[in-house]
Amino acid sequence: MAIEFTKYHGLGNDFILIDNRSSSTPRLTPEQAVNLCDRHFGIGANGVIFALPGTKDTDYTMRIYNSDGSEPEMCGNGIRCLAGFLAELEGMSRTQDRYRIHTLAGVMTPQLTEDGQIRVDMGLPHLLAGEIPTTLAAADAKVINQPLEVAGQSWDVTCVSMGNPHCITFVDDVAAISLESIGPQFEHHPVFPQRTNTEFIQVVSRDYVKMRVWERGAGITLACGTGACAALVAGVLTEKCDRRAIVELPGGTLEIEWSEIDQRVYMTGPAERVFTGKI
Ligand SMILES: N[C@@H](CCC[C@H](N)C(=O)O)C(=O)O
Repeated sequence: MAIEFTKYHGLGNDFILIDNRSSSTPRLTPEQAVNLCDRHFGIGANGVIFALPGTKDTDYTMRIYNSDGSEPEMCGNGIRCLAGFLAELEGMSRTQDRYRIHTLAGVMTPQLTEDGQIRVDMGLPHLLAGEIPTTLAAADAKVINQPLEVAGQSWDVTCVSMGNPHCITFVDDVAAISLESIGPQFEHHPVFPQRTNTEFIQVVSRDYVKMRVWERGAGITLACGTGACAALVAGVLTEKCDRRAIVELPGGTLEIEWSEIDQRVYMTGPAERVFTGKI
């Protein structure tokens, strides 16, 4: 059976989008997703995203498989790509359209803006160790600047969940971090029972930071939307950042705000269609 797909990227974080509106079950298995994400033998992507029918008063449901076949709760760059894909499927002009998307991390609301960007209400960050989850502190305590031993070195880490787990470390120079070797050791550290995404942050000023990321289930990526949101929250918790900042990633920049008014996190950035095809 032929399945049509569209390739999108958000700052180089790239996804295969599948129109799954006729069924509540993803049209591909995790194993098939792994094969399609392979950059040599498949299409090549950081993940596969399915646009499924909405549930519980939402317009659509988003499901996603990482390139290793695992299923994360949420994906920030992915939900912007999904919003662009849905606007395309519905034949709408890409301005002011807002979608309520059901995800495993709750309801998220991307909105297409007049300048072609997509602003997403990413919901509330979760800060308690039990919610992240991590055993680095008691379940009802926050993990802010806690020492964690990785690769024979002690790192001061701050943990934030944006529906999916993030472990953030502030460093003097992100370029000096050996992500390939250290990333997997954070991801699989026993203090993270559901593994973790890992972000290294260099604070340039209170409203501008540089970030590199090792993603759970995908490895090094050019950008991570939930990671950028978690990094800004960690920057505020550690008093290094203002509530609104630009996060510079290898693939480009995102604008992130942790609202003082409703305590929700808002992410603004692009989503670009690359090509379409048939599997
Ligand atoms: N790249 C994404 C995050 C995708 C999920 C992540 N790898 C996980 O397993 O939690 C983003 O832009 O947020």
